[in-house]
Amino acid sequence: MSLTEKRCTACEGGVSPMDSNEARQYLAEVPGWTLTHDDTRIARRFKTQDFASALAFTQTIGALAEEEDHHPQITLGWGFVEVELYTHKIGGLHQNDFILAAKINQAWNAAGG
Ligand SMILES: C[C@H](O)[C@H](O)[C@H]1CNC2=NC(N)=NC(=O)C2=N1
Repeated sequence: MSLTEKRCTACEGGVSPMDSNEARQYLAEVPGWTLTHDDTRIARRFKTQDFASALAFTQTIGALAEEEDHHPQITLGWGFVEVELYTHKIGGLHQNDFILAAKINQAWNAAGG
C-alpha cells in the first residue's frame, strides 16, 4: 500500500523513533524531502509564484494535518513554504511523518507544483 493510502495512527510515545536506515528507505517514497537534524526530521522547501500562493498551499497543508491529526512546523515567506516534520512525542521520525509528507507531495503535484 502506498503511503498516500495510509492514515496517520495515534502515536502517544513509548515507541522508539525510526533509525537512519529505515528513514532512508521511507525517503525514497517522498521525492524532494531530505533528512535533517541528525536524521530525526524530514523537510522540504516548496517554491511558489508569490506570497498568496504560498499562503494558499500552507492552508492546504494545514487541512491535511488536521485530517491526519499530525502537524508539521511551517515557515512561510514570499515565494516559498518550508515544511518540517517529526513526531514530537518520540523526539524523532515515525511512519506518520512520511504519510503526511506523501500527502503533502500529492497535494502539491495535484496543484501543478
Ligand atoms: C493525540 C495526537 O496524536 C497527538 O497530540 C499528536 C498531534 N499532532 C502531532 N504532530 C506531530 N508532528 N507530532 C506529534 O507528536 C503529534 N501529536
